[in-house]
Amino acid sequence: MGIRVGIVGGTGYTGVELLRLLARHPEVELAAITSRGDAGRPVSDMFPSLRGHVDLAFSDPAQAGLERCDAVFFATPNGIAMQQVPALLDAGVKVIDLAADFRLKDEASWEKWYGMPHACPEVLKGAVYGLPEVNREQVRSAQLVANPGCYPTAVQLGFIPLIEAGVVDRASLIADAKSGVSGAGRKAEVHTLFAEAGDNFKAYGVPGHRHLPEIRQGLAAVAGEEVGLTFVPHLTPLIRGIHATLYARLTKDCDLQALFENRYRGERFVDVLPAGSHPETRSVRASNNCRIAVHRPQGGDTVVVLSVIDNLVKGAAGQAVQNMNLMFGFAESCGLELVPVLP
Ligand SMILES: NC(=O)C1=CN([C@@H]2O[C@H](COP(=O)(O)OP(=O)(O)OC[C@H]3O[C@@H](n4cnc5c(N)ncnc54)[C@H](OP(=O)(O)O)[C@@H]3O)[C@@H](O)[C@H]2O)C=CC1
Ligand SMILES: CC(=O)N[C@@H](CCC(=O)OP(=O)(O)O)C(=O)O
Repeated sequence: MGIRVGIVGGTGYTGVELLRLLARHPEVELAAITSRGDAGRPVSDMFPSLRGHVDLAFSDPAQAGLERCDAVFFATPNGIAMQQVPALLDAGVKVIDLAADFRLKDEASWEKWYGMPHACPEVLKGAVYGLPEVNREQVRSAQLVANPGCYPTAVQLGFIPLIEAGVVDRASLIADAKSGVSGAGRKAEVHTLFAEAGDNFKAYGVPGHRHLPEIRQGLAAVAGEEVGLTFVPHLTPLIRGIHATLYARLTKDCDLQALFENRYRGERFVDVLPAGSHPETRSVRASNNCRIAVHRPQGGDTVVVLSVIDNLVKGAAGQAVQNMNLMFGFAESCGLELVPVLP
């Protein structure tokens, strides 16, 4: 018998990815998986990939008995978890929110970027931003973890060694990032239809994407001062994967390869590739890895960092399980020793 785990939003892409990971987790007993529209339907009926692994049916969120769980994951759209989390915290439940409800520390900023008032601003202060490579010790003792966004995970992991070492101009960072369509979720939206997104490539959110304040907040915490960032996301005809190409102006000469290798030595889920490498999204597909390469083209003063993750794993469900492992004192990689899928 492991810890009792509930998932709110089990019919979405991050929900089914959580199920894939937790079904094989030796310390977890799946207790409740919610859906409003499909309550009563066997999970494996909707997701045949889980036949023989998950034998529960979806339950209605109001009747799921979430307050009797040890841990609850919210894999719901932004603005849902904040309505239910205070009651779960009062009941002693540990919560990991895959949405953005608790990521931004500043209530006014959250309201500006997410376009709704925050339902429990008093809870924001106590939430820990769950990027274990930065906040591991705080995550261990947290009752509420805000799981980072997918782009913010790839971008922050790529910039952090440079920012921490103070070797780049922090006022002029550039992140050019591409995501597969599963990043937009499973709900029907025209721009993610096969005939719209297939054989097509486009930028979006250039005037300001809601991940901009999240990345700036995370990098500023590491830098100890505000950072200047231009962030341009793109939609690519991939199913899974984020590729972030990051640019920064070098202000101090240093061995960039050694800097990255030293920063991530011992980090199970961040792999610094040999000098001259070009990481591919398929090298992390279905795994919790972030693979990074650092370049200094032509020996000039521009550093280029390439960072790839699977948006549904290190960018969402895998990182959420990594955080759960830390919160409950399990081995950090428990249930996450996943070999990427090729081709
Ligand atoms: N996709 C990705 O790569 C990433 C997603 N995220 C974040 O994770 C969260 C989930 O994303 P994703 O799985 O893609 O989204 P989906 O749209 O695929 O799934 C959303 C889920 O939430 C449930 N849901 C919707 N409204 C409510 C509600 N009012 N109450 C309870 N449940 C509700 C839906 O189930 P039902 O309608 O059956 O109740 C569904 O299971 C989002 O906040 C997203 O921003 C974070 C990082 C990466
Ligand atoms: C390709 C695509 O549409 N990606 C989503 C971001 C992924 C995500 O879900 O981010 P949050 O967790 O912060 O909501 C977008 O740009 O809105």
